[in-house]
Amino acid sequence: MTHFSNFAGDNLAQIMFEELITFVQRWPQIKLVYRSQLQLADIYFKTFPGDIIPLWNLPCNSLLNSRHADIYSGDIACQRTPRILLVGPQKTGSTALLSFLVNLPEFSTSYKDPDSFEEIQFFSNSSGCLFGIDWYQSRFPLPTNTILIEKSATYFDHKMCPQRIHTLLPNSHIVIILRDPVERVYSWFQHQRVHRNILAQNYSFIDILQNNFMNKLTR
Ligand SMILES: Nc1ncnc2c1ncn2[C@@H]1O[C@H](COP(=O)(O)OS(=O)(=O)O)[C@@H](OP(=O)(O)O)[C@H]1O
Repeated sequence: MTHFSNFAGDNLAQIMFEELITFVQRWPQIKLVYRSQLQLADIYFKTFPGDIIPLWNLPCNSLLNSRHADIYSGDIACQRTPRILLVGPQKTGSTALLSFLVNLPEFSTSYKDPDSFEEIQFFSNSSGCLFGIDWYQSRFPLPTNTILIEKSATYFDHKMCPQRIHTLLPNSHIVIILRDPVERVYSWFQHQRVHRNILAQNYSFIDILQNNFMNKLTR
């Protein structure tokens, strides 16, 4: 409760604490102990390990209360987020589609990420999520009249992506490209060879298929 931002001065935290103190006063056998913030965090995340990776949201996403947007930091524009997500899957021509689109004046995309080649992969990378929303937004140019696109082909099959994307970018458009699965899987095999995957280097494509190694080529 205490780490929730008290959006729009709604007194919720204050009421909560008053009720809590009243409750404790009525039960004197309850032993009160002091724990520092770090100790509390430790207890909390041991109890709720699923909360370690934050689920990012933007106050401006709230349609219920426009005051949330009004009190949000002016340093970060809510519009500095993509409206279109090219989520892959990998080896379907997503790089080509992105380059076609950003050649048009209506679109722009994220800055190149030196750590992950050309993709941000924010939603499919738990440590990426820990960088935070400020980091994610800083990967995009400041809002202009262009429509922002992010392409991360790893979003397609990551189990947390739908929830993470829906929470942060509920109004975004998701683009999925389909390709003949056999051609795609061969392209993926070649991709893994280039990236020096040991199986892909030591076995032929046919061997990989016959020995059911394909799932070992995926990350
Ligand atoms: N216009 C168009 N139409 C159809 N296919 C195309 C097109 N442009 C690129 N490609 C082929 O797409 C493959 C690369 O896909 P991705 O860019 O999505 O790869 S990645 O996941 O981002 O690494 C890669 O496939 P392979 O050549 O079979 O490996 C590209 O040749």
